[in-house]
Amino acid sequence: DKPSSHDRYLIRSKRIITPEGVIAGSVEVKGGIIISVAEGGDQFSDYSQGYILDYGDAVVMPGLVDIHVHLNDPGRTEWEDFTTGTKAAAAGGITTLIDMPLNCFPTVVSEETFRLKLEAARNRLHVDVELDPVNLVIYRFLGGLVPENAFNRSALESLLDAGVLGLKSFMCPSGIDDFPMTNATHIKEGLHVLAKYKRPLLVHSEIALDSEGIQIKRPLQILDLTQLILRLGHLHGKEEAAISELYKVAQDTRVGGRAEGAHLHIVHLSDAWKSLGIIKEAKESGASLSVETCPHYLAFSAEQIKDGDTRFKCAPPIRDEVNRNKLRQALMDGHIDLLSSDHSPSAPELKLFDQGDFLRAWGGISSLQFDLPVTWSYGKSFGVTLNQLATWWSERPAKLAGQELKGAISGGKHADIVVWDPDEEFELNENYTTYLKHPNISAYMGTRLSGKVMATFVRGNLVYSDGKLAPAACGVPILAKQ
Ligand SMILES: NC(=O)N[C@H]1NC(=O)NC1=O
Ligand SMILES: [Zn+2]
Ligand SMILES: [Zn+2]
Repeated sequence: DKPSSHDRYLIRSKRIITPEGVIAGSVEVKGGIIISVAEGGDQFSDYSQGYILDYGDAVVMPGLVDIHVHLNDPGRTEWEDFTTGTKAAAAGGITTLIDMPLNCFPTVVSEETFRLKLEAARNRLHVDVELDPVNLVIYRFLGGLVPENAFNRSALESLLDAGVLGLKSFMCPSGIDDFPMTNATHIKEGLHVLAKYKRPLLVHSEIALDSEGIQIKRPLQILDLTQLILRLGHLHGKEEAAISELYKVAQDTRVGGRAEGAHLHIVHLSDAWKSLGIIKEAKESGASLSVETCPHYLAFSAEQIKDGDTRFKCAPPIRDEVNRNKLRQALMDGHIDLLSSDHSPSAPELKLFDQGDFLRAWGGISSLQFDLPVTWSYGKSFGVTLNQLATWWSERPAKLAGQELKGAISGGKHADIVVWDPDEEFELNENYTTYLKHPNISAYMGTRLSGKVMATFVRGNLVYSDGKLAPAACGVPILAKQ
């Protein structure tokens, strides 16, 4: 009796976020698809084709498409796994998540290792795809571009043929032994293969610089470790150097270029100084390029981080307040295309809370379930609108991932919808129901947020409502179309 993909129903609200703007009206869903979006309500006054769900003045928005999530399954399920990650996503209004090829073991760098990933997903989700499961969240996957496969076209092709929707690579050590870093030449080759598939390459754009390397070692005696990391946070060179290199390889993606059809996406930009200018220039040069940032770079500044609070350790680092404000402005000015979480949890022990050791602690921010309230809570202070949320969190990531049926509330799209109350405030404390495996490692714990998710629909199925998940917590692994 819960709305499901078999049903026909109306979702009504005074605030429906559509590509054309905010409307008061109704969204009609049938067979998991949005069949119409209508302003006003008169035409439905005697709706007899189905039932009506009236959400009053709650916001009805496309579900979030989080294109940058590390679920660590298989192999490091004690960090996070498909079940906990999926539940957290559903409770957070995220209807599609794209799982990164690393932090799981083995990493997804070949067709064989991708098969292991899919098998883990199927096992842990207990989904029989033939049986029309209740879809909690739709998974998609990226494969890894590493030195070992970069010059092996047939290996990359078999990975892409197996259905990964794009590739991911690192320009610096990834922190994971079986996911080595790539240089510009590897990236060039990867883009060349991706061109045929018209799929993107997502790049962690930082290069280890000697001068900064020296600074990591030298001031240890003088400075407290946290202070040191915060200092490093002021240095923008690592991102800038990587993005300068990407500027050059991105030229291949221009019309008529060697990798025309491929797309380069810079993940988690933190530097709001020169890197932004280089990205802008690359776009103007005709390169097929986009960039994301993450809520933690918009929310936090290095000055606010308490000594030894390694929940905030991430790469690139959280920088100073001036940088944070410039980054916010760049997002508002349209120089950053979209948002993602880079949800990268670990086992709590690896955060080394007792030592507060910023140099050795695992780098990664845990945030998945809080994507929406966090972006809204901090974003509204600098003028973010509901339509911008839908653009950055749904429309553009869906497009980047090649998901043309997702990312908007409009006729013909999948009924992937989040209903939420932007005005409801809550304390994110131990009494708050979190589905993440280790909520205590999240940098957002202990904050007061606004924006409460009331209901999440995935392809017409109500998977989360009123603080409760649908009983069958599962998802569907979906592969890139051939
Ligand atoms: N391996 C991994 O997840 N690294 C992530 N963590 C982080 O803070 N930045 C990253 O790229
Ligand atoms: Zn990264
Ligand atoms: Zn990441």
